[in-house]
Amino acid sequence: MKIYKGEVSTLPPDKSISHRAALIGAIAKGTTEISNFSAGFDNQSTLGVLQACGITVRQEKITKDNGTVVRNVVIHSNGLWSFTRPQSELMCGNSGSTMRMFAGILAAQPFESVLVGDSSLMKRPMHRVAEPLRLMGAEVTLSPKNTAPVVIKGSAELRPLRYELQVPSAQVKSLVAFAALHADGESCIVENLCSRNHTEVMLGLQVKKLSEDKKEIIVPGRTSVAAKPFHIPGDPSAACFIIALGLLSPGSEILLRDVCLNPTRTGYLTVLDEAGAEIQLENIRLAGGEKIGDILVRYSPSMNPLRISDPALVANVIDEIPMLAVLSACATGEFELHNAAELRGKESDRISAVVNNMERLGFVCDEYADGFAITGQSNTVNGVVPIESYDDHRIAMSFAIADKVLPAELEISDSEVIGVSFPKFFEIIESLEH
Ligand SMILES: O=C(O)C1=C[C@@H](OP(=O)(O)O)[C@@H](O)[C@H](O)C1
Ligand SMILES: C=C(OP(=O)(O)O)C(=O)O
Repeated sequence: MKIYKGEVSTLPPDKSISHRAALIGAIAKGTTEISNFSAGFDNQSTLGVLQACGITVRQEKITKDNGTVVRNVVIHSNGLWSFTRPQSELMCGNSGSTMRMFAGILAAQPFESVLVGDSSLMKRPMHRVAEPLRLMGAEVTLSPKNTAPVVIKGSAELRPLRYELQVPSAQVKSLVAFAALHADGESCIVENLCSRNHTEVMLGLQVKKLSEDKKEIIVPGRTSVAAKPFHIPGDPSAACFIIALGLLSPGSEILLRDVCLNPTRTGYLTVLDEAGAEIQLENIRLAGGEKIGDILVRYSPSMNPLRISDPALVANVIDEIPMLAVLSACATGEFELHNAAELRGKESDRISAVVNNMERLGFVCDEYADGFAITGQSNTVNGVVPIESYDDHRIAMSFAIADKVLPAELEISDSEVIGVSFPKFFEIIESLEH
């Protein structure tokens, strides 16, 4: 087994913040400069859809002194209602965030638009998008299975609303906020379980905390958004894969620089810390309203199995669950998850995707409607094991890490899908190999 040592200062820029910076740039009056924008396919889909809606977007690649290439994006807009009628269907690729968050802005435009995606995105739940937008006065049509194409006949006269989120989804919260910014009066979004809060932070929305988890987010209607610069920090959800590699590989020590440490994203660090992982946060600071810092991770041979069932925690770690499951099983043979039915509506059904692949590797799994348990390994599998990525970047990356630490050689199908969120995944791992 290899040792992984060194520093990573080129994590992908955060996917969630990149999407939002681009969308906010498109509704803000003036010029929005975004430094360190993500090259991931999903974020590039967002820029493509903006251009198809008539927004001026310029993207530049800058080579830094140390040879690393970063992308800066400049967006010009006249503020709310700057979108123009698209000439064709809007292709969102693999990106649920793109489809759902654009729906909020398109609902306020006085024309019809159609959002489509790749075969995975066309299967994902979209009723959650249609419901609040219909309540505000937009006409939204879905397929009979409540999936895309999402056909939106927007209205420039959207009504404000008080909307209680039915699922803890930051995408739905954001699309309602984007639509509500165009509405004729103040709206209120009620969230019972906290999801990532970048939209609130980046738009400077007022948030009233009603209890530990419950919050009201106030969105003023028809208020001009001022253009401001954004710098995108490293993606904690991408960092999770490199952290898992460091925790599982004897002798390893990795320092990840400039990672977003927003507490609505870092539940997985707390869970790992409680399980005995050696992880230290350093150089913590605030930048652009977001907490950022460096993460130092060391090989941790005596971790306890991870058990995740608190719905508030599930919402916080939703994108890290495939990696946490594989990490826990590789370290201890065990893992347990409940209250996570949302995982079935991601780029793949992430519950059955993890279970099916873990079973191929000889692990004993129990699958439930809202989770699964891994209870041990019946036999140590050697040789080549075919692993199905289900065209899902997080499944492909989770098992690519397992490939580095298990005795078997894992052959992962369609691993190029990793480019959705982490184009330099293999390059970074190679740079750490000793
Ligand atoms: O708002 C966002 O940036 C995201 C929200 C989450 O989705 P849901 O809103 O469907 O929970 C997450 O899974 C996705 O990767 C990114
Ligand atoms: C669920 C994800 O993204 P999206 O919903 O934007 O496709 C993800 O990146 O894990």
